[in-house]
Amino acid sequence: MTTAPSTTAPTSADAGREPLVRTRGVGRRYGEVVALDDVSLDVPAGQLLGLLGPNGAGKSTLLQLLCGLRRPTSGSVELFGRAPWEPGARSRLGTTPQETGLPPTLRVGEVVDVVAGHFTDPVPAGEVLERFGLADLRRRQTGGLSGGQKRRLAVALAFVGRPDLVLLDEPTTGLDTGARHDLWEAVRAYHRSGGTVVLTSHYLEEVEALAERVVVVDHGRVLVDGTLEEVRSAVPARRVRLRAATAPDVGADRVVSDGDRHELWAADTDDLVRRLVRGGTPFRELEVAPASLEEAFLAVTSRADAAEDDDVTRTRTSAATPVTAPTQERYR
Ligand SMILES: Nc1ncnc2c1ncn2[C@@H]1O[C@H](COP(=O)(O)OP(=O)(O)OP(=O)(O)O)[C@@H](O)[C@H]1O
Repeated sequence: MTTAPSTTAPTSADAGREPLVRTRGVGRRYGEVVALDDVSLDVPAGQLLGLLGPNGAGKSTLLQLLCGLRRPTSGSVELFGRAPWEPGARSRLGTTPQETGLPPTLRVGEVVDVVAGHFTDPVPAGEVLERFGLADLRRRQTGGLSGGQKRRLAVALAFVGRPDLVLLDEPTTGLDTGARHDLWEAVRAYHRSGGTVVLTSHYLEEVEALAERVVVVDHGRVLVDGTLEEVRSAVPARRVRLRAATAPDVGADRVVSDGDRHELWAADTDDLVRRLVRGGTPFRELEVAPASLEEAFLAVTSRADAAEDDDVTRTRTSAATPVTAPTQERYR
């Protein structure tokens, strides 16, 4: 599986104009649990958006609202400019929920045909199966597939109807490294052909590899909404790695040592390196690097937790202060 055939290109005449998804102040409660709280988000055509957040952050709930499986308890949700629970709004949508059940006695090819039967111009079954590395399994009953093969099929089904937008909830969970990379390539190919993607993931490297926009949610609220670079900059410090007999004392903000390996954190690493050289401490294997997405993610979500702990009287509706202001304007 390499590139998506041109037949996968979205047919939407309004691509690039209206957002395909729009939420305004959307909230969803399950009894006392506030799963989503005041989320406003636009997803324009052609964007590949990664939704990140710890367990229970509200990611799946958001996707369920977007595809009309659940209704919001406050605020509004639009899919292609309509209410997502209207069947017509979903004709240009493909989804893979976090958990999918496949009819165990149907063959892989039959499942694809059943899904294709719901669309006027589906991608031919052979093409979909080829793209997701399932061509050899076409005649296998789904009950006999491995967990990873089932997951690949579940994700493939989202693309059968030639959708303009796909919502993928943890698409690569349970896949081995090779299968994960193949699936990334299929998603990238769809995106290159003009498709719009919203995916959730616990794999930060997945979001780093795929997404052009990252939205971090926690406790049902958007904490950061921006490019990968903007999310990384939520951690202002940069890091210098080196090897030396002892950690050099050059006034770093934070030093993490493991044997002769040391990590020195500072806002101005150029200045830190100058001090290091002037200090004359012997060192080797010097590396300067920005914070990784993982470090930014942990910093942002733990800051939100600390904000909650600081104020026990605060209610969920005013929980986490965004670390950077949401930047929907940029994506209109
Ligand atoms: N049907 C439900 N009934 C009650 N509470 C629910 C229901 N669905 C979700 N929740 C709660 O809503 C919150 C958000 O859950 P959600 O599944 O949206 O999070 P998530 O970010 O997708 O988590 P994960 O990464 O673990 O899949 C959690 O506290 C969860 O327990």
